[in-house]
Amino acid sequence: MPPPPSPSPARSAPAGSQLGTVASVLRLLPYVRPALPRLIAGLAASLGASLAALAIPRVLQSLVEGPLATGLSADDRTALLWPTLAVLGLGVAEAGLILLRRNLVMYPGTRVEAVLRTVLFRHLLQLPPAFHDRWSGGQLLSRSMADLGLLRRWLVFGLLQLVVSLVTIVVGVGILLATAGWLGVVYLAGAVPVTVIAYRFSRRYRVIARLSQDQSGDLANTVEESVHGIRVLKAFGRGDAALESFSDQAEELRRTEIRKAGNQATVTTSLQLIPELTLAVCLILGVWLAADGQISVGALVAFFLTAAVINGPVVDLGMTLSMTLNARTAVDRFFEVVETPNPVTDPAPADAEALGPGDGRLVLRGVAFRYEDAPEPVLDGVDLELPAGTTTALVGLTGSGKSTLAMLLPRLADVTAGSVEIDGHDVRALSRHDLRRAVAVAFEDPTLFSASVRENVLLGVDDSLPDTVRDRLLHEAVEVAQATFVHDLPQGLETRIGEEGLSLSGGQRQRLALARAVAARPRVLVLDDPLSALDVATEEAVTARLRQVLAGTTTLVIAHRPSTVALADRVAVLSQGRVSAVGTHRELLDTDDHYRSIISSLEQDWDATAHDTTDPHGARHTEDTQ
Ligand SMILES: Nc1ncnc2c1ncn2[C@@H]1O[C@H](COP(=O)(O)OP(=O)(O)OP(=O)(O)O)[C@@H](O)[C@H]1O
Repeated sequence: MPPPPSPSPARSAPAGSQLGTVASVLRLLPYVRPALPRLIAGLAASLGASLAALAIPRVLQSLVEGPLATGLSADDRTALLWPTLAVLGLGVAEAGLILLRRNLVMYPGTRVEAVLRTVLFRHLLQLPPAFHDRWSGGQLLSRSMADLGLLRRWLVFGLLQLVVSLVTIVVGVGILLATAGWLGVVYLAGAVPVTVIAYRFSRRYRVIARLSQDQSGDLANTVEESVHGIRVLKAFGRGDAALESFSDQAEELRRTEIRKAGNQATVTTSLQLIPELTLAVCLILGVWLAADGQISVGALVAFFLTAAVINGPVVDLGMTLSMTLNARTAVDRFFEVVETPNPVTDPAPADAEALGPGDGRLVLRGVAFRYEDAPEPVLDGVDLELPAGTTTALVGLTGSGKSTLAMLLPRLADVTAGSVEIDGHDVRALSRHDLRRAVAVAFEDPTLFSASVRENVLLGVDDSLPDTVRDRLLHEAVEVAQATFVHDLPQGLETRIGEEGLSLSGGQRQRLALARAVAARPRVLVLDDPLSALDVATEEAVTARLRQVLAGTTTLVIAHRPSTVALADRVAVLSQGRVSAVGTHRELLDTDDHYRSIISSLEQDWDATAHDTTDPHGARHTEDTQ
């Protein structure tokens, strides 16, 4: 029974960074720098608001020690006016500064989030397919959406709140010490358990925060995989199993969230309780000191009012700390992707060779390739020359490394030994831009984008070409790929073809992907079995037109059908990581046992499927197209 989609540990995130929270978060500085002036202004506004709150008790102290202590005559109430106005003014200032802070930080917060998202996406686009084979889509999605949203909220609120809380506590405790001496020291003693609790909480919460964010990513992945594979799930009646698996994962995440909330509640309660207990001790001591005349009543009132102001930030520490730890996890998860080195890079500008005019001669010399983590190389000493303008079919048993070899030509991965040369240039000495203009690939699994037919087909065509030229390339490519069905779509070439082109049949998608490769007018065309969903007649028609239109284009066709092989000028046999024979189809049939056995197994495979019906556009019906 096929297992339902589930999180794959092999593709989930590596362990979090070993950096401390501050060092980890500081890595954001280059991205946050442009927003710093406004963030700092927002911080200043927050601090101003907090200081205004701390100043109110001092005004009340002067009131208690002044007019209230000396007594007020019935008609001499003006002494109350100034303190009242001062308290009112400070209150208004506090509210105004909080509003100002909101306005100041809103813009830079969203800006930083957008920049980080773009940086992440740009890096994802640059990383080679091998990276995307290892990482699940859900993990990348949750890192670029949920994590970065979390970071924005922390930047505009959590970070400022944390700094303001710490400053308020430090300044407030300073005022307490200055106002009430020993009483302040007693209050300060409460900082010891607060620090211990905050430290222990940080260590525990960091682990849970990481777990929760990783589990969210896995859950997103399950949704993505299930939606993507909805046809298979339905066809195999695995909907209920998928739901069960999803529910289990959702339940696991729920339990983690409860642990998170539980930890947060414990720390918040402790942080609430400790200052209250400390204040109770201070009250007993304060009353005794006041009765003994060692402290004025005004100072005692100011002490408790100030302590009340400090208590808020102390209690908030639980919330701001957890926000900070969530943000730190988000930063770690962001950098795990962004700091993944890209092994396929451009040469230094000074060393880059220009791909001048050429006819597309392709040479592979001693090419070896081993997948990361694979014990053995897939290719090990491939020597092959594709003369300019010829069509070579590459055949080999399944898993012999044909697609892997095709991937090396446009540098979707780099050889681990040997070299691939186009017109005398090692592909690694060319800029990837030049190389990918010269080499176009049509894959067996055709990926289309949710865009119009026109946009999909012209994907590899230079945007700067005049519209008339682009139009000509488009129409020609559609005709060569026998994709004229597009003219019957509701809006013809302007029809949006939906997510991944799933509204089209497999054969239709393949022909559009082929049209895309043809329209790019490459020097070297790699066809990784892109006609597998076509019937033989359509395949022949496509290949015949390809020969006319792409005369002079060097073509490598990965062939899984005898009919494809027969259309090529030459055939190369891939076996045990090497090219074991090269010749015409006829020559190899006569001389090469291995080739004969491959062709015979291809014929058997083909016979087994040849009785499938075809749709009017030549798409072979498969389970997915029904
Ligand atoms: N991303 C990957 N990581 C590790 N191993 C891989 C990866 N992709 C392919 N392989 C392995 O490399 C070998 C060659 O695969 P490849 O897809 O190149 O074969 P192929 O000849 O094109 O097969 P087929 O004819 O079935 O399409 C296989 O053993 C495969 O399991």
